[in-house]
Amino acid sequence: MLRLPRTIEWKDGIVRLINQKELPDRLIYIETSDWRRVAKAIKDMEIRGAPAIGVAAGYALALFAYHWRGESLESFKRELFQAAEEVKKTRPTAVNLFWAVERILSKASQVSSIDEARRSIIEEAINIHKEDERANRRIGEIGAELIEDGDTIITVCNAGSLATSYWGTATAPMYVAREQGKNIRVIALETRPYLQGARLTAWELSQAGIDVVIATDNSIGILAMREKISLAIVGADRVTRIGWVANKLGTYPLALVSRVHNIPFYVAAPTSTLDLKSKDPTDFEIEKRDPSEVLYWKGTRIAPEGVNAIYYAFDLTPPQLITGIITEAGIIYPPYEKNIPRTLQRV
Ligand SMILES: CSC[C@H]1O[C@H](OP(=O)(O)O)[C@H](O)[C@@H]1O
Repeated sequence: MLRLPRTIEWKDGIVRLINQKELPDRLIYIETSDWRRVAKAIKDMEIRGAPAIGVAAGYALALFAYHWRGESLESFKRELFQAAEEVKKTRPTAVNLFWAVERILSKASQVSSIDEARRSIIEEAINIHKEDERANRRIGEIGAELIEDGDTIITVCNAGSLATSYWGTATAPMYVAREQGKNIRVIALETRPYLQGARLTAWELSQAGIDVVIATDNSIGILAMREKISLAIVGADRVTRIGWVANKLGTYPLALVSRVHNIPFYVAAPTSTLDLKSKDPTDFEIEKRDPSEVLYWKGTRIAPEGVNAIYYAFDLTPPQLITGIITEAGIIYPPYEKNIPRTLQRV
């Protein structure tokens, strides 16, 4: 039975989320009634991971609605729209954030009173949260069928429970395989500079009693040669309708090495991460973050003074390197342009 802390929770106008920048040293929470504080947590990566970002965005607007004190529905809707614009500016690549905001705004456009708006927005934010957890569990059950007892699985970044409402996407098949009694070993690439793999994936898998080892991002070549890796499972921040995958730095090199060494390379993502409005990787923004996040670690500069850094926070993997996309609706295999169901088109 998986017993991990909940990434984010809503209770009576308060949002409580794990501050992931403090893991693995400390499990501490941010509790707030202020929607702007949740937006800041997304921007500063105190909460991160495409599905978790979508849930947090929904709850940010639910906090706005819960605590708004005004008279006119018109001003409520105008100020809600302004808050939504601020939430959308926090990070550009995870499509879940934009889809969650649009779902909330769509609900708000259908109401005729402030009380109805408040109720409907909070209910929709909770629905987004519950749907994500259900989807991840299904991804786990479907993905676990790809895993055999004794397998070694490699993953990059944290597409774990911490990146979602619960279970994770890439980690969900690992947790379900473990539930089924399969003994697995997971190689978690550390994922510089934020270290989602070394700090977060290693933490949650070890908490769950799964054998996990950390490896440096630049060791994937020798790992593929020497470690008998059974399969690779990674997450995604956005999947276009022809199967281009935006995910954390290191995903593309891992896909290339996996192809050369005949290691099946799966992307695990809920259908809420499929962005059918985008076709090519030029159709959306790849986040570039502050170079100081590369140049410093916990306040210590690791590069010479005067030397700058380039920091793309994601990379892009072409569809031809992807064995299959594990979703809650089943595994989608290439050719993705034909096999990604149009019925999954998001608002
Ligand atoms: C389950 S998707 C998680 C996805 O999000 C991560 O990015 P970040 O930590 O910058 O939010 C990474 O791309 C993961 O694969």
